[in-house]
Amino acid sequence: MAKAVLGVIGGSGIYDLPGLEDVREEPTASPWGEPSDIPRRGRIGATEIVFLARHDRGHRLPPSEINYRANIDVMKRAGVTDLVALSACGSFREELYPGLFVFVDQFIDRTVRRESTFFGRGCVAHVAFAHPVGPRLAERLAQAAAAENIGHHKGGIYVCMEGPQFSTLAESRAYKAMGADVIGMTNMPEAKLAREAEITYASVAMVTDYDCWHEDHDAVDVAAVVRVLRENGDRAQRLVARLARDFPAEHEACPAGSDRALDGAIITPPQARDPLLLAKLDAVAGRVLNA
Ligand SMILES: CSC[C@H]1O[C@H](OP(=O)(O)O)[C@H](O)[C@@H]1O
Ligand SMILES: Nc1ncnc2[nH]cnc12
Repeated sequence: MAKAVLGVIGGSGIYDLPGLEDVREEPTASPWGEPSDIPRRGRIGATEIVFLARHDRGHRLPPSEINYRANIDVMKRAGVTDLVALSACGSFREELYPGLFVFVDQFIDRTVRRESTFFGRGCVAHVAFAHPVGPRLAERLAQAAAAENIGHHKGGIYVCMEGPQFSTLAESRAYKAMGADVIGMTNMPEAKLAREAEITYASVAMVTDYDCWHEDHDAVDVAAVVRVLRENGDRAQRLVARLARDFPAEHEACPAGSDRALDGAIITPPQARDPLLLAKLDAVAGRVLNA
């Protein structure tokens, strides 16, 4: 198995990882364009960590303008095997209160204008995605949260909306009726692309608000969201530090097959593949294309 490298994508309110030691910036070119920020490599204990600020350091990028492909590609080039996504979210359940961390295990993709695959004309691939989160990585997160006394909930459905506007009341009620537990704007296509790149993915959905379905709460207000986010930030940092301290040196095989997702997934036969696309796929699909 490969050496484990932990990737961390920081969402709203999380633009650096204060516990990271020996930090160095690693500008990385990607054939998929500009990543959100320069990846920062460091370590916590013996675990190597690569951190990327999803919205850039000054929160310059709205959810729809994040280059998710470049972000995942640079993580892959950095050797990341396991990726933790830190994300703010609204809640559809009374018991999932602001401040709680939800280790979601399912997604509903409601995004409409994002590039959501590395593959396409000249190299077609269909990866399995029934289980989008690495169960072992999610369990390690839950153990780290328990060890740090961080209120958390295991499992949940995250609906990803396009944004940047928050939901209407009708949409909020519809998502709740659909069975969604939390809502955000960024985990899709991030999780899909991580799967295509054979990186094990887990999301920490940090509840900041009750969206707008809840009769006792007003419409979502970004200032209030940011206040809760600041409080969540310290907990997120402790969570990652504990996860890293207890992380295995070697990547653990993913029971959901995320680290072998491309086995048998590429349908286009070698002679029909487009060399230009293959060149762009050198990092994400290198394991199978160079086999
Ligand atoms: C600042 S509230 C809305 C914003 O926050 C979340 O971002 P992230 O997932 O990167 O933490 C949400 O998805 C929206 O993009
Ligand atoms: N209610 C909400 N809807 C979508 N994204 C969010 N991020 C934080 N709160 C949110």
